[in-house]
Amino acid sequence: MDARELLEQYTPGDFFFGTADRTILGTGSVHSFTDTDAFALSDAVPAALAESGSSLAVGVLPFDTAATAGHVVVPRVTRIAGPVQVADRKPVGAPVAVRAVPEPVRHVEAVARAVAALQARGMRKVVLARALDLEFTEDVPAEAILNNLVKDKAGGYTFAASLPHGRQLIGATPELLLSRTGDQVICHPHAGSAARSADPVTDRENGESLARSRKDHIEHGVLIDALVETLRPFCSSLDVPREPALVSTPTMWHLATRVTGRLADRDVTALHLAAALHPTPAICGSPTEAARTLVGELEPFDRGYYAGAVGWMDAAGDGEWAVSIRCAEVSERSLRLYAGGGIVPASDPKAELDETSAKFQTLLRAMGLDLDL
Ligand SMILES: C=C(O[C@H]1C=CC=C(C(=O)O)[C@@H]1O)C(=O)O
Repeated sequence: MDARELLEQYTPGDFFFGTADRTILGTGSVHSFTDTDAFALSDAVPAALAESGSSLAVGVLPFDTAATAGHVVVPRVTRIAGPVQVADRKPVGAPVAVRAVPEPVRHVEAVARAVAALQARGMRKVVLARALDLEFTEDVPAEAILNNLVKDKAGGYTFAASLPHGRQLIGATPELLLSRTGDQVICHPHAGSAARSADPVTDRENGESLARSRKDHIEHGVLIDALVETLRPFCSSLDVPREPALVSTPTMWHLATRVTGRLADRDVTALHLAAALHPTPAICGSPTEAARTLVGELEPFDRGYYAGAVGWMDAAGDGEWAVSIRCAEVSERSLRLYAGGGIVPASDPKAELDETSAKFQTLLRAMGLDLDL
């Protein structure tokens, strides 16, 4: 099966997951699980796969797994092909209304309050997000946006997943929460960011200054400490590079560390590991509970499935779960985009606003939009 055909056959309600290795299209559903206990979802999948004879279960975890249900489906038909590429962009109409939630100036204030709270509460990091609501006169063309994310090679993991109540989550994230292949586990946590630039000299400087930035290395270190602490009990060996690498998407530079390990117990599935690792300080903070509380105090919206996880698992327990960032929730004629950034005591509120504006570009480019944020 040609990977491009899978992309062309995607319609809202399907599950699409495109990576450097493979393209997955899941259509229909023979089993569907919705649960606020992510471990229970993981436990339900093997029996459902065995009963249906299907190859994969696919789905999404929300940011707040206790408040919003994770959603895992065994598709009626799952088709898998090699990596997908497309030659042409598809048109996406312009929105009739754009609203920032909160107003940019309020996000700057929230970041300043977050910095003060980190110090007052003895916390190391919190990730604060903001949203953009776009309204259209017709149904949002999810197929076209997905096509354009693939065309742009916008992130390593391009996805579209159906959510409860007929909504879709669409995006392209660079960040792998975890993959499991046999007893090998890979995580690719990202934290520390700078915007790309159309000017090659500025672009290189932006990357180089991120690679040298003390504040960004601290932000990254908090993430690696927490991830390794959670992962270590599951592994007989773990390889953690001492320094992060500078990586990029078409719109962002990041610091990222590729962590690899061997599972001590092969019965631990990919979705179980995803449930254990989520939420990492790439999207929540440290300590986790204090950060989740602070996010609830400072963000004027529910994150839904932004800053959760999206991916698949097979009957052997292998799978791949990406962090659901650089994404939007689509509902009929409206679309909500999200972007967040890690705040540490040394963060500058205005720079954090600019960072979220840069992160919105993944989706905005795919929609052909040049908005003044
Ligand atoms: C939370 C987001 O990005 C995370 C991933 C990479 C770099 C990040 C940062 O530098 O703040 C964030 O931790 C987002 O894109 O909404």
